[in-house]
Amino acid sequence: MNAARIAPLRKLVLLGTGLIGGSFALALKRARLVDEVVGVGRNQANLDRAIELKVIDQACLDAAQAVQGAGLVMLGTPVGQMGRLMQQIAPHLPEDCLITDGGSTKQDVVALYREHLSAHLPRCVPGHPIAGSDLSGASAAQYGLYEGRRVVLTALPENTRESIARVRALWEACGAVVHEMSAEEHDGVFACVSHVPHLLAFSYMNAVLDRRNAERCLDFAATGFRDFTRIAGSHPEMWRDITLANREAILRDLHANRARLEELIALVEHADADALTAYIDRASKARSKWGKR
Ligand SMILES: NC(=O)C1=CN([C@@H]2O[C@H](COP(=O)(O)OP(=O)(O)OC[C@H]3O[C@@H](n4cnc5c(N)ncnc54)[C@H](O)[C@@H]3O)[C@@H](O)[C@H]2O)C=CC1
Ligand SMILES: O=C(O)C(=O)Cc1ccc(O)cc1
Repeated sequence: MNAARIAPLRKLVLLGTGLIGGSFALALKRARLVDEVVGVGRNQANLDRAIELKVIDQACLDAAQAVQGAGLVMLGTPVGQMGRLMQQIAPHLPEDCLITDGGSTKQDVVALYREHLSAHLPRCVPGHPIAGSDLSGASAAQYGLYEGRRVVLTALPENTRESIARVRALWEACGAVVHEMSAEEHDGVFACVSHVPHLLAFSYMNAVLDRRNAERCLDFAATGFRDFTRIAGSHPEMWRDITLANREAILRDLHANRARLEELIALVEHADADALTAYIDRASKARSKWGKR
């Protein structure tokens, strides 16, 4: 299915009108694949801004009311909010409505679909766009966010082929490249390349703040520090929820990282130049190679 062949959605409902949902809506509007976008939120000022920026056409504080007549519901809140929203909309969802989400963790969200939307499972297609930033809210939404970026779908065995094809086609119309994997594999991979790096950035930033001369250090910090800690500026609620949702995989990787850090401390303590070179060289070569991909 390509954009030219997908029927436009009569009504897209964003449960959570922020960076991820808002950018999805903007891209679908640009592709002329949606007639009306209704944004649900818990913060009127953010919804007002979303209307002003033409991210949404209508705002609504009541999820149950908003989903009436919807063709697609996109959950774009922190993952810790998704269960209660699913519960609220379940009795009001049109029978043919597709449901998807942009949550950064997938096993927990799959469990929530099963718990709250069991009657709708054929049309609940979990997703995760691998694109975003440390910015949040409707004013961070942008048309091209998903252009050339990956989206992972962790389809359910209950999904109809048509539902998967339709969600895939909508993401492709946003310019994304869609991959499918199991929710379990997804959570292991993203603990490694997203969740733990964010937590290490938070941790390092806190360690800097613990210093008596923190301000002085920050005054002299350069681009290496900027690159390394950019993601420490990310949204606290979102990252708390991701951490709690993917605790097991994250803990495994944090422990592995502690072992690596202890190894590094020992190399520094012993002033072991050859081993230090090998330690740095391995990482440096791998990072350079990855950067060229
Ligand atoms: N920020 C990023 O780079 C990425 C985020 N994600 C995931 O996408 C989801 C959304 O993240 P963002 O768009 O970045 O967050 P955001 O903070 O920009 O937007 C979330 C919106 O949901 C609203 N909200 C929260 N609880 C709500 C509730 N109970 N009812 C209605 N609205 C509610 C918030 O007020 C906010 O406007 C999260 O699950 C996150 O893990 C996925 C990929 C990238
Ligand atoms: O800010 C960045 O560079 C990110 O890594 C954005 C991001 C955050 C969470 C995700 O689940 C996916 C992408």
